[in-house]
Amino acid sequence: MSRYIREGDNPDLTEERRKASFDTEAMAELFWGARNLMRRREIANYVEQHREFDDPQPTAFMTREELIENATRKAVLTMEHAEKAIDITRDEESHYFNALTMGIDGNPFGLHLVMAIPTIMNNADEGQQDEWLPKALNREFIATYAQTEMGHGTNLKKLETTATYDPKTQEFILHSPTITSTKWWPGNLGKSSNYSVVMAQLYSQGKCYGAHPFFVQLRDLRTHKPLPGITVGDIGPKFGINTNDNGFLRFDQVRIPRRSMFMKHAKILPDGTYVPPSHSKLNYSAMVYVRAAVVSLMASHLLACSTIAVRYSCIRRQGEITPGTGEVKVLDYQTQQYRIFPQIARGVAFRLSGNYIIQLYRQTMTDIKNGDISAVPDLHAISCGLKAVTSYQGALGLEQCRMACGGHGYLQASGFPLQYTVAIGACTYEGENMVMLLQTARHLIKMAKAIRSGRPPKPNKVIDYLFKKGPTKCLIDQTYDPNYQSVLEAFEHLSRRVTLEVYDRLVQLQQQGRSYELAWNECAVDLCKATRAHVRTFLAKTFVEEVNKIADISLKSVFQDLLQLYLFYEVTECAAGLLEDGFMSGQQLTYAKKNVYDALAKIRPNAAAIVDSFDISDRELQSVLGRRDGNVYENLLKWAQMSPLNKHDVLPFHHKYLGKMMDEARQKSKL
Ligand SMILES: CC/C=C\C/C=C\C/C=C\C/C=C/C(=O)SCCNC(=O)CCNC(=O)[C@H](O)C(C)(C)COP(=O)(O)OP(=O)(O)OC[C@H]1O[C@@H](n2cnc3c(N)ncnc32)[C@H](O)[C@@H]1OP(=O)(O)O
Ligand SMILES: Cc1cc2nc3c(=O)[nH]c(=O)nc-3n(C[C@H](O)[C@H](O)[C@H](O)COP(=O)(O)OP(=O)(O)OC[C@H]3O[C@@H](n4cnc5c(N)ncnc54)[C@H](O)[C@@H]3O)c2cc1C
Repeated sequence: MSRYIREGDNPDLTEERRKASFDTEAMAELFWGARNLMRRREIANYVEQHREFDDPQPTAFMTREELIENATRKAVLTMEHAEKAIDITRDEESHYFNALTMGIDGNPFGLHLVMAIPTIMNNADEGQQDEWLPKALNREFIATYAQTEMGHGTNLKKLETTATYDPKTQEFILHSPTITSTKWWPGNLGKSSNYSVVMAQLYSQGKCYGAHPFFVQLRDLRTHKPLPGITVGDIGPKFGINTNDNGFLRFDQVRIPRRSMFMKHAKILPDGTYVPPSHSKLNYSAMVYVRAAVVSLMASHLLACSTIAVRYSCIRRQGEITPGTGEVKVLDYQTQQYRIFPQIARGVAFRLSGNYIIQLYRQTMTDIKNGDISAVPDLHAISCGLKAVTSYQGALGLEQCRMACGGHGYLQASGFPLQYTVAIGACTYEGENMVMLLQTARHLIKMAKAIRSGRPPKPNKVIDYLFKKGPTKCLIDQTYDPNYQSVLEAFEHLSRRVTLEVYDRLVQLQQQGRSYELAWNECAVDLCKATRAHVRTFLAKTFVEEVNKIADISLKSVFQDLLQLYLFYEVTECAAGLLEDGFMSGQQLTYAKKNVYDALAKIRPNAAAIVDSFDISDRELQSVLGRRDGNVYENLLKWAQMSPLNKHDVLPFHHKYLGKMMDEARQKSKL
């Protein structure tokens, strides 16, 4: 018996695990890194030994108030146990511990950890950091990030909350002048937080300097009641993430000290003089962080959902492929593989690019601290595009996994509704996806202008290919190409072509008399296509580079199968663009499709072991269908029996309505 194969497991799943061509534990080590994997195991054991982290009942059966109370209880426990369970200086340990103890549907510290603390670290000056950071880390207060208003989320220039400086008292006056200026959406704002980063239009000496961040106390530290002039509450139930008390907030002429303004980049001097920042968007760094983090987050969702779908498809038998030979595991159907395996491949691709972008974020923040802001536009451009593409493809992928599990996939017990409703939030939060695609497109259009004017910018790994002259015809079926150079060149070609074409059209529309902005809007759909093509190229290149680094032959071969699937699946997804200008032929598309089907067949026998190697525990999956032991049916029945509706054989109001109605109908028919 091993970690992966145990007595009492579903025999169909055991059979799958036995036929893997590689060592699952070695694959898990490669995937996570040996040290991280060891720490994951230790942390998971720690949590399993502390039953107080268990939910009293499945969260699907809880009311919203019960959900929030349960999450709050576990959040406090998590903080109490953190120093014993993990090395709190290591982000990956904190994220894993938090995911195990608190799940993914939100917790009172979510925004405190993800946005408020990063804002303090990157936007507070030294004195402010000395005052706020130790208290924030020590949980002496809980803060959130209040930027979006009822009337404006995307267009930050039009935020209405004002912070007017009064030099006489050296205070800012915070005010919400209209209904639409009400802060609306911030996570944990409704009930949990007592402080917030608040974005407000800064006014001094009669002039508006645009949106700036302030650190504001919202509630009394002892009574937790809102402070005078502050109205705050929960915005109500949402599509998902209902464990989070996303909130609203209004200010009625609330005075806060001058030093409440974050002053690392821009400043207000005591007399009201404004000192501008070195780059106007440095105050947006917390948003950039979450956009970068979303890439790995979407990887986690996809890998979790494909784990559920693969395991369930191994134990679910339905129908025969060859008549008379017995019902097959539904994973044997090619259509099932085509639905699920590309999600595994995309999950792996997102994980690899997610690691890259977080490192780029960290490096850029260090550079900014040292006075070098040169990487800020590049980081912004690629993080916006990656966030938009991965959250959208992730959402589609999760839905494929759900549908691949038939009727049971529609149950809350499957775990899909939780994963899906949490994941799709990322298509909207931290910048609506279309808006983010268009931000990346701004960068691409600058590159196109440089190409057309023959003046390439300084070398940059992410966009250099735009300046290269690639092959004029697709070569994907021409040569033995273990590094998939010709597929990458096809993606580069498409990206270069759509970027230059949309640039030329922008120029042409302006020559016809349109303003730049109107021309931009007329080209917006194609601008988004340019970004998608650029992000596809980036994801694919990162995947190829990372697979090339793997030394172990048997593990590398599994990654190569996933890479083959990923690349040729993407070729089929963007085939219209590759065929449009005659770069790729119909025959080459057929070749790409064949490669997809070949890859599905190669992945099939390894699928269960591949998802095992992602090391996602039952506690994280929260899925009866995706249980490690594969014992789905008996546990579905147990799960249903926990439904609060089943506390009574006869519902208390039955006789009041249905019973009475049927009694009366029977009486009438006797008459
Ligand atoms: C571990 C954690 C994992 C996951 C998270 C889990 C849970 C968290 C869940 C939810 C939290 C959600 C939080 C939020 O949603 S907070 C609110 C987020 N709001 C937004 O994202 C608003 C979107 N809008 C914007 O960002 C900007 O307004 C927009 C980019 C659309 C335009 O900006 P603005 O109007 O201010 O500027 P412009 O004048 O148009 O542009 C000038 C120039 O500046 C460039 N720019 C814009 N933003 C940035 C930036 N952040 N960094 C660098 N550069 C930036 C822009 O591209 C222009 O450049 P150029 O083309 O050179 O002129
Ligand atoms: C789950 C969740 C959590 C959130 N958490 C927080 C939080 O903690 N703190 C916080 O401050 N905010 C938070 N938000 C708010 C979130 O950041 C905004 O909702 C988001 O930025 C989108 O802005 P919006 O709602 O104004 O959308 P809108 O801008 O109104 O979007 C509506 C439509 O208009 C389109 N559109 C808008 N502008 C343009 C444009 N320039 N070009 C093309 N199309 C455009 C969009 O693409 C979209 O299709 C959260 C939101 C959600 C859903």
